[in-house]
This record gives sequence, structure tokens and C-alpha cells, in this order.
Amino acid sequence: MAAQIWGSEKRARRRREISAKIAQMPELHDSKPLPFMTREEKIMESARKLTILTEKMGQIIDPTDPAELYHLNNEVLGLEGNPMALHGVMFIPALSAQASDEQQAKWLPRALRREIIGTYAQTELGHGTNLQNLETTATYDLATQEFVLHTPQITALKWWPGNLGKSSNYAVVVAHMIIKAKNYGPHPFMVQLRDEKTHEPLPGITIGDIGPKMAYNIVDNGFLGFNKYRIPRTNLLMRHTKVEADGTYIKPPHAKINYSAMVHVRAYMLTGQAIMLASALNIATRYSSVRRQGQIDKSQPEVKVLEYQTQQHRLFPSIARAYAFQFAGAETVKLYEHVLKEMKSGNVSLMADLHALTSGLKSVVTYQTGEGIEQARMACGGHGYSMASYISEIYGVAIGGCTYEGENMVMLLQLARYLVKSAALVKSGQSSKLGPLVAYLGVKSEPTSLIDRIPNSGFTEYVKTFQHVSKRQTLKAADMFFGLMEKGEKREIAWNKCSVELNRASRLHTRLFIVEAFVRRVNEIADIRIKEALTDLLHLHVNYELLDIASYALEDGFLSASQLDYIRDQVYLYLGKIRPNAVSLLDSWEFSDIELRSVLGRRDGNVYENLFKWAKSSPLNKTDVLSSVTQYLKPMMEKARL
Ligand SMILES: CC/C=C\C/C=C\C/C=C\C/C=C\C/C=C\C/C=C\CCCCC(=O)SCCNC(=O)CCNC(=O)[C@H](O)C(C)(C)COP(=O)(O)OP(=O)(O)OC[C@H]1O[C@@H](n2cnc3c(N)ncnc32)[C@H](O)[C@@H]1OP(=O)(O)O
Ligand SMILES: Cc1cc2nc3c(=O)[nH]c(=O)nc-3n(C[C@H](O)[C@H](O)[C@H](O)COP(=O)(O)OP(=O)(O)OC[C@H]3O[C@@H](n4cnc5c(N)ncnc54)[C@H](O)[C@@H]3O)c2cc1C
Repeated sequence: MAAQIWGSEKRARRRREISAKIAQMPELHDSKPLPFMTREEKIMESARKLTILTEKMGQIIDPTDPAELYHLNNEVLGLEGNPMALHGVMFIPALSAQASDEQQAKWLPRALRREIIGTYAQTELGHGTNLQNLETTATYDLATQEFVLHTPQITALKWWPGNLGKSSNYAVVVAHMIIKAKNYGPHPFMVQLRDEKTHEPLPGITIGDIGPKMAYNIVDNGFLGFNKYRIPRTNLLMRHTKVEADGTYIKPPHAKINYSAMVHVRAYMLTGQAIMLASALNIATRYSSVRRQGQIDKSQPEVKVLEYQTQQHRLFPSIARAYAFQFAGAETVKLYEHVLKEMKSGNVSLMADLHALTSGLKSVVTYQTGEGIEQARMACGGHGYSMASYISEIYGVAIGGCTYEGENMVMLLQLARYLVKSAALVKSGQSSKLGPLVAYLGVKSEPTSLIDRIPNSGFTEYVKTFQHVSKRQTLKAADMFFGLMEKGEKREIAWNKCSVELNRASRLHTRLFIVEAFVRRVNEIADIRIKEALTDLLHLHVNYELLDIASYALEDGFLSASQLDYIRDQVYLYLGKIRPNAVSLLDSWEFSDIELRSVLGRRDGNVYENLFKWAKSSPLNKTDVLSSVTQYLKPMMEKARL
């Protein structure tokens, strides 16, 4: 199963080898539990481990393999980020995709050797979503052949970029490029922020940390202002766009090609979310098979809480989602790598499809991951609320994904643009022009669903039902939009009035893609036992998901009330079938105790003893009487007694 999750036997084996090596290297372990550290201590601890990794990485992993790097990162540095998180996640990808060969030769080897630390500085205090209204300017000075970076007012301060505040000395900065008074829109520039020897901010740069956040507190998200700060013309990233010495602008082959670093993260973050969901579920499911509370049959001893159907219903559909996200994420990464290769050689025809797909997936996956992790926390009762479970930290980190790399509603609306264009093709009889991901929009469906009507139909009737509801909602939302425009509404006003319906269409389309990716994967599996276990999980997935969106299929009679009862019964049936495999389905992800950082989710199940040990190690317990008591509470009580 680990081979299915991680992509191959070799990958699964390598993960095990890497975890085993890390287990033997105490210098790479947390020196104490992260929840007991202050933010400064955590940052220090992370930087300490990062420097050891820089020295010893080659002994543990193949540093050129992103999957091995990612695993090493999760084990040693953990989910809460590190002082170089954005360096690997966005700075290097931005240089790789947007810098010319000559620029790459100059900067990439230095970045890869970690001679310099970089980040991606785009969002500002006043604008994150609406990139066209960013306010930082890069004005070309023809006389000196330099761009002058400037922050015209407080809302133009860069705000949020990870590791910008304290760790990075370089950044890819996105600014509006102005040449001879003409604004060419946001473009990426390579900018040195700090002196390479002293790490002091360079003159003309104001920089700092934006303060503590809901999670990710090891990352120094920062602010940045420029006061007429000059950089050479050749620091504009020029793989696709060029500005010549005389100010001539050569436009890129696609208007949004400079957005590729964002698409990179949107594509890669899906499996990251799957891992976080599976981690939280692993903790909750292991704990649920240790925790005994109450009886189902009063004549029997107390049961493990995992025996309760409500507990299974809380956890198991999310186990199915974690697998589904991992499989859909793996497909998306492959597609992204393919499109990137094509883009580099000038073919930009697949960018719109990839953008639509990743926008929808990013939104649905992060939202459902958040839901699943929060349910996992609640499924652990009181101990889930303790930082000893570590689930709240996983939640805080995962939920950040709903916002970063494009706020979820906004990204769903991006997919909706693509769906509406596709609906227009269907309506104008041009269904043959539909891309493969939306081809179903042009296919006539049966009048009613055949779920429970055709024996041994596998998952086909389920997929058809998802296709039916997605198609119907897309066409309905598009009709609403076109109808408003026909009545004379301006395009943008009409769009806003339909946006809730449009986003519903985007979610349904994305959920269909996730179901199909799961079906595709299960169909490929040769090993009978693995196929059986995953088929059970897929049964739970399709029935649970369909029940969740049933109103869309009920309202036009595509599903009947009796079919709905059948679907509900299937959910209960598969909860029971999955129960014996539940812990194994999560143990198969092979997270080590070091990586999980959870007292509740320990592999050995020795929860109570270790919870007590953990509590005793709290800094508050170093002394029996705290100074808050001697200084305030004790005098108060004494005064009251007089
Ligand atoms: C070793 C491991 C390897 C890799 C790991 C990778 C990932 C990590 C995975 C997990 C993380 C783990 C650890 C990380 C630790 C810490 C990291 C934490 C956080 C990550 C960093 C977060 C960084 C950021 O948030 S950066 C800032 C992101 N900002 C945004 O996303 C802004 C959102 N806004 C937009 O994208 C745009 O403004 C917009 C799309 C909404 C609108 O743009 P614009 O105004 O320019 O558009 P319009 O003029 O209206 O035109 C719209 C048309 O353009 C088309 N379009 C838009 N975008 C694209 C695109 N990218 N490609 C193609 N086409 C695009 C759109 O479709 C419209 O077309 P139409 O034809 O007109 O409809
Ligand atoms: C943990 C974290 C890490 C980050 N790292 C980085 C980084 O490294 N580099 C970087 O540059 N940025 C980074 N960001 C910033 C992040 O990319 C932005 O916060 C994000 O893109 C959302 O933009 P915003 O803050 O402007 O939200 P807003 O756009 O202000 O969103 C507020 C509300 O308005 C709604 N809204 C906005 N526009 C529309 C619209 N057109 N239609 C409908 N609704 C709309 C949204 O849906 C939302 O409900 C990070 C953010 C976080 C939380």
C-alpha cells in the first residue's frame, strides 16, 4: 500500500531508509517538544537543523530528488515551516521557470548551494488577490539602464512573503513595470535585499517580520518597502519577457506566463495537503483504537471508541479523501511538469487547462483537508485539544492553504471562467472543441441515474452521476450569467450576481475530477489485496461524496429517494468493511513518530504514560510555585483574607 501512496516500491523503500537514517541522528531531532518552545526558540532550532542538513543532506537523501527532499523536510524540520521554506517552494521554481538561461547561470547555482537565501515577494498590505492593482513600481531609467523600485505608500508594502522578514537576502519581487510612462503590468525582478556579509538591509530597503500567525510560526513572513531602490535592467526575469537597453519591451508568448511560480505551488501543494490530512487521521485513528470509553453492549467491557459508527463516520470518509487527494495530486504534478516543459520550449497552449484544474483542486482539497483535520481533532475528545495531539498545529498549517496561493473563492471563480467558456461551446454546438477534462459537458446523459439498477456496473454509474450534476450546474450557472447579460447587465456585474452558483459548478467539477482520479488509480492496481482494500475505500468515497451533493441530483429527479437510501446504506456498509483495515490504511503512509510529533498518535499506542510525561515536562512545571502566584495571586488572596 505504501508503494501505491508514494508512487512506487522504490519510493516507499527510500522513505523508510531515510526515516531510519534520521532516527539514528539525534542532532536532527527536536531538542524538546515544539509546543513548549517560544517562537524565537523554534526559529533557532529550525535554523540549527537546517545548517546540519545542508552539511549532511547528501548522506541521507538524493538532494536532486524533490520527493526525498520533501520527506526529509517533513521529518526533520516539520510542518511549521523553516527559515528557507520559500527558497525551495517558490524562489528556485520562479528562477527556474522565469529567468533566462544566462540569468539562471548567474543565480541558480548560488541558490542551490545555499550561498544566498531567497523568497517570492508579491502580496502587498493593500492587495494580494488583485495583482493588477499591486502598487510597487519598477520604473525604467533609460539613462542608467536601471529599474527604480519604489513603494509609493503604506498599502504598497510587500506583506506576507514567507522568510522575507529575517532570513532571506534576495527575493523575486513582483512590481508594475513602467517604461517611458507606460505601465506594462506586474513583472518579476531579482532583487538583493540584504548585504551578503553583514545581512543588514541595504540602503533604500525597509524590512521586517509581520508578527505571529495562526500557525507556520517558524516562517518569518515579512514586510518590505523600497525607497527609490535601483537594480540593473538585467534583473528583470527575462525568460519570456524582455526589455532592451533602449526600453523596447518584448512581450511574452502568454500574458500570464509570469504566474508560473504560483501554479507550481498550487500543483505541488495537493499532495502536501493529503499528507497533512493523513497525519491527523493517523493520530486520531490510532488513538481511537487505544481509547476505551462506554459500552455498545452493556454486558461487555468498554469498547475502543473506533467501534462507534459515529466515530467511523467522522474519520473514514476523510481517509478516503486523503487517498483521493494523494492520487489526484500525483496526476496533477505530472501534468504540471509536462506543461512546464512545453512552456519552456514555447508551447503555451496547455496553460489555461492547467490553471483551471489547479485552481479548482487547490480550493476543494484545502477546504476538505481542513474539515477532515478538524474532525480528527474532535474525534480525540479532550486530548485532541491538547497540543500533545499536535492536530491543532497540523490544522493551522493546512488551513493556510485555503488562503495562500490564491484565496479559495477567487480560485474557484478562475475555474468557473473556464467552465463558462466550455458551456458556451456546448451551447453553440461546438462540443468537439471541448478539452478532455470537460468533454463530459458535451455528452448527453441518461434521464435518470442507473446507480443500484445495473448489477456489477463498478463505478461507472457513479462517475456518470457526478458528471450529470456537474454538467447541469455548469450549464445552469452559465445560463444564469448569459441570461443576465442578455438583459443588459454589464459582464462584471452579471458575473458577480452569479458567482455563488458559478463556484458551486467549480466545486462539483473538481470533485468529479477527484473521483475519476481515484477510479483511474484503482483500475491500474494489479495486486489483489491492495486493490480490494482500495476498492472498499473507493466505494465509501463515491457514496459519501454523492450523499454530500445529493440535492443537486435530487432536484431534477436524476436520483430518486430510494436510490438515496441505497447510497446511504452503502456508506454504512463500507464503514463496517473498512473498520478492520482503518489503522493499517493510515499506518501504510509510514509516518514515523519523529515526523508525527504527536503523543496521542504514537505508533506503540502507549498514550497515557506519555501524556503524563509530556505534561510534567511543561516549563510551567519546573517550579511548584510560579512567580505569577507569588507576585499577584498570593497577595490578592492574602488581602482578601484580612
Ligand atoms: C521539494 C518539494 C517541491 C515542491 C514543493 C512545492 C510546494 C509545496 C507544497 C507544500 C508546502 C510545504 C511546505 C511549504 C512551507 C511553507 C510554504 C507556505 C506557503 C506557500 C507559499 C505561498 C506563496 C503565495 O501565496 S505567493 C502569492 C500568491 N498570490 C496569488 O495566488 C494571487 C491570486 N491572484 C491571481 O492569481 C490573479 O490575480 C488572478 C488569477 C485572480 C487574476 O489575475 P489577473 O488580474 O492578471 O487576470 P485577468 O487580467 O483578469 O485575466 C484573467 C485571465 O488570465 C487567466 N489566467 C490567470 N492566471 C493564469 C495562469 N496562472 N495560467 C494561465 N492563465 C491564467 C485566466 O484564466 C483568465 O483567462 P480568461 O481566458 O480571460 O478567462
Ligand atoms: C501562510 C501564508 C503564506 C503566504 N506566503 C506568501 C508568500 O510567500 N508570498 C506572497 O507574495 N504572498 C504570500 N501570502 C499572501 C497570500 O498569497 C494572500 O494572502 C492571498 O493570495 C489572498 O490575498 P488577500 O490577502 O489579498 O485576500 P483578499 O483578496 O483581500 O481576500 C479577502 C476576501 O475577499 C474575497 N475576494 C477578493 N477578491 C475577490 C474577487 N475578485 N471575487 C470574489 N471574492 C473576492 C476573498 O474571497 C476573501 O473572502 C501568504 C499568505 C499566507 C496566509
